Amino acid sequence: MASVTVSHVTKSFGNFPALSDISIDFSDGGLYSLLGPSGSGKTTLLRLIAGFSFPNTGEIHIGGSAVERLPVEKRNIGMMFQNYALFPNMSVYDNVAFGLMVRDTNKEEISKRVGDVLELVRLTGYDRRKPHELSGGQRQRVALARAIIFRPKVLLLDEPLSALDKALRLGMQVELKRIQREIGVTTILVTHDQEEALTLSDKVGVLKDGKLLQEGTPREIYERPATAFAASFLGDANLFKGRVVSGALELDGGSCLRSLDVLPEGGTATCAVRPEKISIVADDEVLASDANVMEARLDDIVFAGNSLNYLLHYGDIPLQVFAQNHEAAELVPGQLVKLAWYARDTILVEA
Ligand SMILES: Nc1ncnc2c1ncn2[C@@H]1O[C@H](COP(=O)(O)OP(=O)(O)OP(=O)(O)O)[C@@H](O)[C@H]1O
Repeated sequence: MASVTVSHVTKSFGNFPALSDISIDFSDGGLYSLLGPSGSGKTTLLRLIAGFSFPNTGEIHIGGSAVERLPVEKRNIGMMFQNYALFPNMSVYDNVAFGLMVRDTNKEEISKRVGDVLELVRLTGYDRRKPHELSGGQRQRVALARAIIFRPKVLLLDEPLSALDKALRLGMQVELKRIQREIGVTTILVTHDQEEALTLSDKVGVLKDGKLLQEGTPREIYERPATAFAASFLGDANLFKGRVVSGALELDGGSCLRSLDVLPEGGTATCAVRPEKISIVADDEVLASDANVMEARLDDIVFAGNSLNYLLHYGDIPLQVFAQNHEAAELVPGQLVKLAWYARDTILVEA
């Protein structure tokens, strides 16, 4: 186990800055997700940590030692990528043992370590099978066993579950978290799947255009997104842009929104409100004294199984409201509805 520290790292390809001045502490034994849209620099950062390429400037420390000029094989890192390739003609046992065999580890030691790691990934008894005799999730677990059999100090995972279908992916997320906790290895996960980042991580870093926009626990980023981008990328968000008048956000159309955040007086500001924080209320419903209230036009109701998603608009601002399925009100598209939410759920973000 070891912490990984990236300090002021930049990486350019020609004139193109793929990473600009990135500093992140990946704490010892934690699971940190790098989240961001395609091209934001996630894989580039992972490759620098692994040692597949070197930064232009900045430092990378693993367990306190500078590694940014060390080759891959000197860094003691386990890796699992989306296109993990198992050797198709080799058994599960040989696939997992391969790395130890080429390092001349003795047979008894190999047998013990393979047995232990197969037990950890719940594949005891599968050692004689070939990859084509396994399910997708089982193959993924063999790949994971192969990545951790060296007892690496750090585990790097690049979109490890994206090839799996949804049900399998959810199951593997739980497995991955359990295994990661059990061996306590510092893990860095690259994903563009926000749900995966929220469920799995101790900490999330949001990247965009090669810059680290925000980092924090999943809850911190979800509840307190710093930017409109982070609010929309991690979860769904309603964004209100308006003028700040007497501490409230005045929208085109007349509604005034209150927030517990200090809005910049006299200027414009943008606030985000999560769709599940908004309720559709009856005209005579008694509301908190600082509630925000607005009338919006209902465009559509989308049935999503356990929830109902109301699509609305206020002026030209598109809005979403998520409600539990049992709360279904008798509403029809085209009608005006009254929305209400707490001032505390109106979060000031950078536009
Ligand atoms: N070897 C390279 N040569 C030139 N440009 C590169 C190279 N590798 C990456 N890039 C560019 O750097 C940027 C960041 O790429 P990177 O693969 O890190 O993004 P990413 O966030 O992992 O994206 P994705 O989610 O699509 O994998 C992209 O614009 C990409 O085109």
